[in-house]
Amino acid sequence: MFEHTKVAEQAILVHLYLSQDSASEDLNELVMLVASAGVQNKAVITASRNSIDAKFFLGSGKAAELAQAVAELQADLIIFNHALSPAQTRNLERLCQCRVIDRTSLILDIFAQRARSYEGKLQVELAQLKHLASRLVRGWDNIERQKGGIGLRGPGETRLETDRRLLRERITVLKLRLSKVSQQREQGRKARQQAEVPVVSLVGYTNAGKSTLFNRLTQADVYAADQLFATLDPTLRQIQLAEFGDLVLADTVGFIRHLPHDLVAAFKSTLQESRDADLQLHVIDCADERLDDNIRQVQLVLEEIDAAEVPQLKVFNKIDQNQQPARIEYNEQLQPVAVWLSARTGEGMELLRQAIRQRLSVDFIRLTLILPPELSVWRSRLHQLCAVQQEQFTEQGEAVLKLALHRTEWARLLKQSDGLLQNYLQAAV
Ligand SMILES: Nc1nc2c(ncn2[C@@H]2O[C@H](COP(=O)(O)OP(=O)(O)OP(=O)(O)O)[C@@H](O)[C@H]2O)c(=O)[nH]1
Ligand SMILES: [Mg+2]
Repeated sequence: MFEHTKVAEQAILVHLYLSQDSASEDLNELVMLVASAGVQNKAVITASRNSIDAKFFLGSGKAAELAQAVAELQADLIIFNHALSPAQTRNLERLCQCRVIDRTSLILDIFAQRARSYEGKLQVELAQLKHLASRLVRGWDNIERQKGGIGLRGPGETRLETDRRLLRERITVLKLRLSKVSQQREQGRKARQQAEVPVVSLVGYTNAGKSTLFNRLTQADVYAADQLFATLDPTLRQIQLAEFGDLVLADTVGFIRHLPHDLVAAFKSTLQESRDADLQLHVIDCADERLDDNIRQVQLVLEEIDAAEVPQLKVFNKIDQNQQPARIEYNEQLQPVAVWLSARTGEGMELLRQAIRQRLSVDFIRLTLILPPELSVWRSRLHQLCAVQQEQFTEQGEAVLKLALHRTEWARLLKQSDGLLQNYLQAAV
């Protein structure tokens, strides 16, 4: 659907050190993003400022310097490592006679290049259109736009941006299609739950090594690369874990700090696998100097998609890079909470399998509930959750339900019923 431009675009990167900006963007990360988008980095211009200039974001002196650099280096594109207002974008484009995009457009473009599945493409297009809708006032003319290129792939080619009404209609269509696809996804998910196969999902910062680990565990051949957002579409595989049995492993899109909000929303259904997983493997690049912040950023996104409650096992990956020993860390209840390993060399993989086994066996519980007819609401609720393995009725009309469900799910039900369900548990034999 998206043509890659033949000749790499030549870009000038702009990064500002803002003194009172606590969440300053990382310049290295921008450089990685640019490379991942297939754009050539011609020069990096940085500046320190106390405040943002209303007209150009940069001061006017720096802006002139930027315009000069564009002319000298014959750049086709300026990429700001910040969010620009539509007016700032327009002013910079006029001054530099060159297209200007921000970090969000760049990320969206990488997503557009990577999306393979129908659902992924719909999600990216939706996010792009929403981003576009917020900046319809921009002044760069459509001739440039038709040529395509970074920040312009996808909806840019259809010139939808010229008409707000069309844009809205398209957004409605996309949302409708997406909801259909997510219904299908939901059915697949239900079927998996019914089959009682626990789902283990891989989450983590982009480039942490999720796909490499996925491949190790499944002996599959999922695209892993030293690129940001190498994976976009979720991939599911069923694997066998010795002494445990089947489980489904899900590889997912990586997270990044300041992930555009619309994008998070657009990917909510894809990330559903993470939310409904029985266990999350939070993969962390332990050789990354920003490891603590990366962990925090992932946690923030997990909260945003309501997946922060899922039991989590931290996987500190890439120990080959800083010569750490492979090991497991346990909490006070002797549950494994973290594993140090290298997905590349395979060191520590057996420890991970052991930890997953332990966590899943502890977190997955089986109960028998004997419910009187007047509590049939809870019976249907349990059916809805696909937690019922077997059902029989006594002569008194009580339903004897054999349940298999996740510990947190059970805890949630108990809370919702104000502890009522506890009274109907069959005493353990
Ligand atoms: N040294 C080392 N490199 C690793 C290890 N695991 C993964 N890598 C490298 O890290 C890079 C990113 O790996 P991926 O598996 O694509 O990472 P990801 O988390 O799936 O990334 P995205 O899909 O982009 O979010 C690749 O170059 C891998 O070869 C490891 O244990 N040690
Ligand atoms: Mg990946």
